[in-house]
Amino acid sequence: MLLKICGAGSAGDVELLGAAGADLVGLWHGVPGGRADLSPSKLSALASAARRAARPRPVLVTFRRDADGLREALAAARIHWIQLHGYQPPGTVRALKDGGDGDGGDLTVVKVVHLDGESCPERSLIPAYERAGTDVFLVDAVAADGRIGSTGQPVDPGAVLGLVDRMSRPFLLAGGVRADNREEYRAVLEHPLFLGIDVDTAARDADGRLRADRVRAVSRGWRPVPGPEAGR
Ligand SMILES: O=C(O)c1ccccc1N[C@@H]1O[C@H](COP(=O)(O)O)[C@@H](O)[C@H]1O
Repeated sequence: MLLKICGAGSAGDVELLGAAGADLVGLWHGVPGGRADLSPSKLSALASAARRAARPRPVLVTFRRDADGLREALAAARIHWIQLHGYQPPGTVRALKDGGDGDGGDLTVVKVVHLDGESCPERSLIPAYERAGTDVFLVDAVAADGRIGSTGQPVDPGAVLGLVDRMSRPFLLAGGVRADNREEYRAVLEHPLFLGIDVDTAARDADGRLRADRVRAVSRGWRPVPGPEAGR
């Protein structure tokens, strides 16, 4: 099971996340007004920090939809994963995967689909996102005021299952994932396409700083140590 933590703002954050067990780190770029939106040079610096440590692998997280600009940002920072967290159309996925120079096969595209209660605006587009080359879906919540990203708001497990049953690609679960709420999602975890979790709010303290103890708690909560029977 993969553990992704979103929103590193410094090389120290990246190192802390690697040491605490995160597999992937979200680096914000093209998130207007975001508290940790990174300039191109900062994005490159944090991606380098992640490469030096071998883990976590950097993921560019963005609301942007201009594939040319995004490809430039990815190439400059040497990042091979991108999370399209806004309402980008399937055409953005296709343009990224096709790539200007045919290197899209090297890029893992994560497309976020949003759950507003039971309803998902991208639901009917899932086959089109797959045809466009989406590698991984990410199911996240929409806040009551329409905000997306870092809502801290849990998604309904039944609504998640209803959505992922339409998919043939793996998916990550997000939206208010905490150290103590794995049991509520048991059926989601058991889905054959379940790939892992993506966390922001529960990894931070009251001042919004990423905290190693919180990341470790989420990791322990969602990746329990197998009992003596496991593997027999
Ligand atoms: O974390 C953010 O501020 C953010 C900004 C822009 C796009 C995505 C963002 N985070 C994503 O939010 C969800 C989880 O949030 P939470 O655990 O419910 O707070 C996750 O997919 C992050 O990648």
